[in-house]
Amino acid sequence: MKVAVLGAAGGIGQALALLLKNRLPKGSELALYDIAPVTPGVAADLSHIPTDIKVTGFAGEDASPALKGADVVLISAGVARKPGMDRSDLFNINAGIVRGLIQACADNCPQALIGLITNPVNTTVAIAAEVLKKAGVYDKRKLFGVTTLDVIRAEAFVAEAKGLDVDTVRVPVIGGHSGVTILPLLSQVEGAQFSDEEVAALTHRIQNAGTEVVEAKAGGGSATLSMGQAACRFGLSLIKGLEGEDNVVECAYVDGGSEHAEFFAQPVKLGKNGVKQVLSYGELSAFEAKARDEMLPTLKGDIQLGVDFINS
Ligand SMILES: NC(=O)c1ccc[n+]([C@@H]2O[C@H](COP(=O)([O-])OP(=O)(O)OC[C@H]3O[C@@H](n4cnc5c(N)ncnc54)[C@H](O)[C@@H]3O)[C@@H](O)[C@H]2O)c1
Ligand SMILES: O=C(O)C[C@H](O)C(=O)O
Repeated sequence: MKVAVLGAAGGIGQALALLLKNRLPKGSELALYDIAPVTPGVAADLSHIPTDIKVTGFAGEDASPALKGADVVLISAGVARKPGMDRSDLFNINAGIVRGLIQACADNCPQALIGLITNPVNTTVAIAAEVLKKAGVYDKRKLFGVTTLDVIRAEAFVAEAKGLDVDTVRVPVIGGHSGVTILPLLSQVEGAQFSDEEVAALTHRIQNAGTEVVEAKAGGGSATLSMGQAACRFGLSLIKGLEGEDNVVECAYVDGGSEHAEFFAQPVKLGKNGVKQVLSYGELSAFEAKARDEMLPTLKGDIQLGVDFINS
């Protein structure tokens, strides 16, 4: 199994690469790419950890050596927020970066599963889909916006608030990955009851957890360590699916035929070709159904921005 991380010298990329070096299946290859010249050094550093995973590192303008033969590509290349910014403020810089890197994926590893972390995810995934369509290699089962950070945050906050076992608590999060488009389904948490006030407060905290970190880092960037953990969980699930493991389910932002929007985050079962089955997100509470309906204009606008970026 070959996994490529693009943006590997950054805050997320380095945390993710460290986790993958320790947790990928034995015999895997981990290829790191970033425009930053330090990248081969990051690979050299990681290669001194005694696990049976070969690490290579590539810097500069050409991602091809990292991408050739890749089964999974995880992309966190791009700029991060500073206090006072929305994720959408990153569009101007990150849209072009994602366009270039997805074109490189289309050229070098058109069969790979691609997990996009770069913000604004609601829009960058639409950009990626349009680039892949133009290249004639789009397979909607293989493109994912990584929303796992919302899921692990929801699990952490719910377990803490309700005294549940954090290893077993499960909280689906649907919609997208920004503000009101992040919708945790607290009504589906097993073994916990929430008052209306608790639902409102927890939902608000999960939706604004990224901003919580951005403000606490005071200009030093956004979530990197928790995102590294989330991307590692998601990447390992992609690999389990590729290896034929049964019943691998994650929430992800996909082109899954949703009645709500062209891309929508919901639970998906993963398999040998990426998404094996798009799962229903189940019954919603009245609060959740209203929040889902109210997010849709924002989500659709974010998606359209990405489509227009490539096509007009
Ligand atoms: N999906 C999520 O839940 C989530 C969570 C946290 C952060 N993010 C996003 O992830 C992105 C990265 O965050 P970070 O904290 O790692 O930022 P960072 O600045 O620490 O790292 C970004 C890296 O991307 C590299 N880069 C820039 N342009 C590139 C290009 N064209 N090709 C290859 N590499 C390139 C930079 O050299 C840098 O090393 C941001 O857009 C951030 O908003 C998403
Ligand atoms: O909030 C950000 O800008 C980064 C990321 O999307 C997050 O949710 O932490």
